[in-house]
Amino acid sequence: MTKTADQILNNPFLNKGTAFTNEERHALGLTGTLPSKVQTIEEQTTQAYAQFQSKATRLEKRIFLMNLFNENRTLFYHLMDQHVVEFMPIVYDPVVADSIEQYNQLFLDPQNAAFVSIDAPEDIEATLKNAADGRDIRLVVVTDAEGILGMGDWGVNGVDIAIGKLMVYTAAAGIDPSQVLPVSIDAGTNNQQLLDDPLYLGNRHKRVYGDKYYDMIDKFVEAEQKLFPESLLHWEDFGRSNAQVILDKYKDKIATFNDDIQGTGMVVLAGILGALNISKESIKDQKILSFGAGTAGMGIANQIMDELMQAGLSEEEAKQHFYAVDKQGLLFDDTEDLTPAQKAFTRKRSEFSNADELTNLEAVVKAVHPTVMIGTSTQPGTFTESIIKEMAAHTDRPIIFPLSNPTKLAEAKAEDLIKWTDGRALVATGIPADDVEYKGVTYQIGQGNNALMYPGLGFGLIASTAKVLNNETLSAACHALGGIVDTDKPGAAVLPPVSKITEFSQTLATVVAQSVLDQKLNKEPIADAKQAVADMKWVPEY
Ligand SMILES: NC(=O)c1ccc[n+]([C@@H]2O[C@H](COP(=O)([O-])OP(=O)(O)OC[C@H]3O[C@@H](n4cnc5c(N)ncnc54)[C@H](O)[C@@H]3O)[C@@H](O)[C@H]2O)c1
Ligand SMILES: O=C(O)C[C@H](O)C(=O)O
Ligand SMILES: [Mn+2]
Repeated sequence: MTKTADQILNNPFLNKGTAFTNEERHALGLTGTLPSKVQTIEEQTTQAYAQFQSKATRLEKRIFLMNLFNENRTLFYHLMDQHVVEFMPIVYDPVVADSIEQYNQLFLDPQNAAFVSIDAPEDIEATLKNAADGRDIRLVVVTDAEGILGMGDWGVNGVDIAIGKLMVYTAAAGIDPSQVLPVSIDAGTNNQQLLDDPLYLGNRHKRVYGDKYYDMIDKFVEAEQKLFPESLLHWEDFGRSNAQVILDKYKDKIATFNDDIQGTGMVVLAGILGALNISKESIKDQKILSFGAGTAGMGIANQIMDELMQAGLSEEEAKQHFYAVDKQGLLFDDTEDLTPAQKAFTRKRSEFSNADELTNLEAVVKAVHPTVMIGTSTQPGTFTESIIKEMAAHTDRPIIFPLSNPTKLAEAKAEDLIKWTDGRALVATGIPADDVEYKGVTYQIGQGNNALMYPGLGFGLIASTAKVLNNETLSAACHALGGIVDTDKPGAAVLPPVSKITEFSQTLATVVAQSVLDQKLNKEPIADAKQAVADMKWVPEY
């Protein structure tokens, strides 16, 4: 069916704005609908960047970019390609957090997302179909927004994280933006501020749990697989009680992963491997303390556990390397209210003379002397000077990753960690951190954010038409970034810089695709992993 001028100019997947050539204007019925000058994409990009720079605040910059995204995807990604380090924190974490908190007030456009409602399960298939609008969807990012970053329940507002994650996929790995679908699952919200807000745009009732919720998830997965059989399904920011349950239910049946569990596990293991490259230590000699033993904390522990077992340790031996600390303090086998994931990482009270006192981080650090400390607790400032100094007194190169997002929730600032340890700490943070100058050395801080991993992981799975994602592929991906970091330079980061994200996402995607092919887990015949990844890469040009 031929589209009208209006339908073309208002479709972000088709629109080129002033860059439509005269031939295209004639052929498409656009004659006279645009000013006469035909611009190049470079001219448009320069003009758009100048406008971006004129915006005073980061939120205004974001709104400008989102408008451009809604108007013209190719131009948006052409621009982002040139400014990826500058744009990442604006379209993604941390500024995405502000847009989620203010979603109702700022609402402009549904941004081609699908809005699934628990109150209308019979509409799920139509919802996905309408939002996809005939596009060949290969990647779905879905959130129910119960655990948005560390900010808790944000109901339908959370759709912005699905959109933000997909923007990073295209910018980093090159997935065609017309082949992606962000999905909001609106299961209600327990956020009273939203329920009381007359502007709230989601279902105005408490969050639904249990059978009704899982039935709806089942219907969603069924419709998603039926409509988009070649797609990868990425789960984001589900609550602690559902995330692992959902992953376990589908992970052996379809191409799927949970970013907070697996993507985070990957980036942390890659960061630890990078840190150990610098300190020339072995992973087998590390004592790992997870502070915040939730979705991310336990995903990280499982990924490191897998690594230790590959290094030759038995499951029992590997477990001895972990100390999980949550609200209750150090988790013991008799601690109440353990989650299923936590149960695998508990300790015995008999191991400690003062077990009953190990109810806070400081006491645990004193008793355990960890060499690696990972924060996924959502509790800001909890890696205090005295805790860090205590840790650093017992290890030469403490590995410290305060990963809670957004900025206001981080367990510590990179700069403080470097100072408190006199430059010895090997640090990665959840959001981008500036270099730290300390005693004549420039310390680069790795961004321990799953955004370094999930675009390459997902792209490799899609390009190789993977049936499922298993531990072998995850492990191969964790090792793929080794060698990219210059570990001999004083102050070197433990992870590669975001400025190289497009480069290493390709490397990662190729390693992932190769692993899929090696295990014969591909749905379609594929001769060469590298070629399949290169062929799939979309380039933002008209
Ligand atoms: N950098 C990254 O790539 C990345 C990835 C995933 C999650 N995160 C961050 O990690 C944090 C947790 O995310 P999640 O998905 O695991 O959430 P979650 O709710 O599943 O886990 C948080 C855990 O912290 C625990 N906790 C709360 N208060 C605590 C306290 N005072 N002391 C100790 N533990 C406490 C909770 O009981 C829970 O088990 C968030 O801030 C999120 O942004 C970062
Ligand atoms: O979204 C991010 O920045 C990382 C992670 O998925 C999180 O939930 O914090
Ligand atoms: Mn997340």
